[in-house]
Order: sequence, then structure tokens, then C-alpha cells
Amino acid sequence: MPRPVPVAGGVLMGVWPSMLDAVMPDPGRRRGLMLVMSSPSGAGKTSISRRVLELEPELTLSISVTTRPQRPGEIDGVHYFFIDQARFDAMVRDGELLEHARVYGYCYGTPRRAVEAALASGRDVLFDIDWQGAQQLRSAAAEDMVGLFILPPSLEELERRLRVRAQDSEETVRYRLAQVTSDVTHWPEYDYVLVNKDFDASVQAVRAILTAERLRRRRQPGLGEFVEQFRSLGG
Ligand SMILES: Nc1ncnc2c1ncn2[C@@H]1O[C@H](COP(=O)(O)OP(=O)(O)OP(=O)(O)O)[C@@H](O)[C@H]1O
Ligand SMILES: Nc1nc2c(ncn2[C@@H]2O[C@H](COP(=O)(O)O)[C@@H](O)[C@H]2O)c(=O)[nH]1
Repeated sequence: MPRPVPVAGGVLMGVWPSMLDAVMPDPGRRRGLMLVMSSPSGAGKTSISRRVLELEPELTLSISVTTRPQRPGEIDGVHYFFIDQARFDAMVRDGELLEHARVYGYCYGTPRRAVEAALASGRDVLFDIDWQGAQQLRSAAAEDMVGLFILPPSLEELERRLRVRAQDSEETVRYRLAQVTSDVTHWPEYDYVLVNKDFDASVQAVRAILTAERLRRRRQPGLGEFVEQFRSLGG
């Protein structure tokens, strides 16, 4: 039966305990997928991811390491692991990162162990990473990866969002805006593209992608055995 689920700002009614339990023969045997979201800075992927994570209990966020300074309100170990350059270099050297890149002047990377453990235990993992990281994940694990590129409605709106966020210096905002033209050229490398005009519609679109990708035939290992039971009726 649907049950109420507490989310930030209230209670959401009518969510199934596990939607996958309701529509898959054997959800427990599934390997997790990697939902990789990229966009120009400020298009909204972090906001969308946070909301989707609240609504999708079977989704885990990959928490990146970064050398970027912590912003007001960011929590170490929740939004990022904030580390220094020496530690970052050591993680690269020791193969602890699944992918890594220099983005807008700082180093970012995905810790390998947490992601591999989540996927192996059947949990889906959400990544908020740039196009360089997405390319590396695609090369390493194409079968597991689903790529989603998020576009802003316009350049003016993107600039407005970066300024309204008010978490970066004017210099940083200008630097990130200067990268937009080259950032957007990467949209054809992704499986899905959405324009984040209406926030709630974007969240629902991401959830729809997740549902469809979870139901892909190759992601349901128990399907063959399940269908086998219907053969006995044929005589
Ligand atoms: N659909 C939307 N309509 C209006 N504002 C939005 C929408 N989506 C996100 N925003 C706002 O835009 C700002 C930038 O969003 P967010 O930080 O999620 O972008 P981002 O793509 O993760 O950026 P970055 O790559 O720099 O981390 C935030 O203030 C957020 O609240
Ligand atoms: N390749 C990677 N890119 C990452 C990772 N974590 C975040 N990012 C991307 O960096 C920019 C800037 O993020 P911000 O938090 O400083 O605004 C943005 O495009 C992120 O998606 C990572 O682990 N690898």
C-alpha cells in the first residue's frame, strides 16, 4: 500500500514503500545503475539531485572529494569531502578515485570504494559531476551508466541563477559563465537531455528516467526464470 513519506518541508503522500518491489519479479538481485548528471554551472543539477534523493529512497549520492573551498551551508562529508591538494594527489596516485578532473580551477573526484560497494549491493548511485568525469565513467562502466545533461532555459536565466545562489565571488561567477559555451557542447554525449525550466517538472522527469532505466531488460537478472513459470501452462 502507498504510505506517507517525510520529505523536507512536509510529508509526501502516496509513495510506494518500494516501487521496484511492485513492478519487478526479483528486485533484490539487481545490480545498481549509475545516474550521471552534468550541466553548465548553475543550471540546477545540485538542487534537482537533492530533491530526487529525498524522494527516491533506493538512490544514493556519490559524495565527491574536492579541493574547492567549502561554501557557507555546505557540510563536510555530506555535500563533499573537502580535502587539500596533497591528499587529492595521493588519492589519484593510489587509484582511490573512479574518475577525477580539474573543474573551474579546482580538483574534483569520485571515491571508488563507496560507489563500487553500492552498485554491488543493488543500490543506484547518483553523480553530480562534470562532462570530463562523465566521459571517464562511460569508458570504465558503459553498461552501468545512464547520462543526463541539464540545460538552463537561457543564458540570461543561467546568469541570474548563479547570482541568486550568491555563494560564489563575482570573479568565480564570471569564470563559470565564461565556460558555458564550451560546457554545452557536450550534450550529445548523454543519453538524456532536459531543459530545467520548471523545477518540479525537472524532478519528475529525472524520476521517470530512473524508473525506465531500472526496468531495462538487462537490469533484471531474475526475469528469465520468472517468465519460465508460464511455459508449463503451454503443455
Ligand atoms: N528550475 C529552476 N528555476 C529557478 N531556479 C532554479 C531552478 N533550478 C535551480 N534553481 C536555482 O538555481 C541556482 C543554481 O542551482 P544549482 O546550485 O543546483 O546548480 P548546479 O547546476 O548544481 O551548479 P554547479 O555546477 O555550479 O554546482 C540555485 O539557487 C537554485 O535554487
Ligand atoms: N569530474 C567531476 N566533477 C565534479 C565532481 N564533483 C563535482 N563536480 C562538478 O564540478 C562542478 C563545480 O561544482 P561546484 O560544487 O563547485 O559548484 C560541477 O559541474 C560539478 O558537477 C567529481 O567528483 N568529478
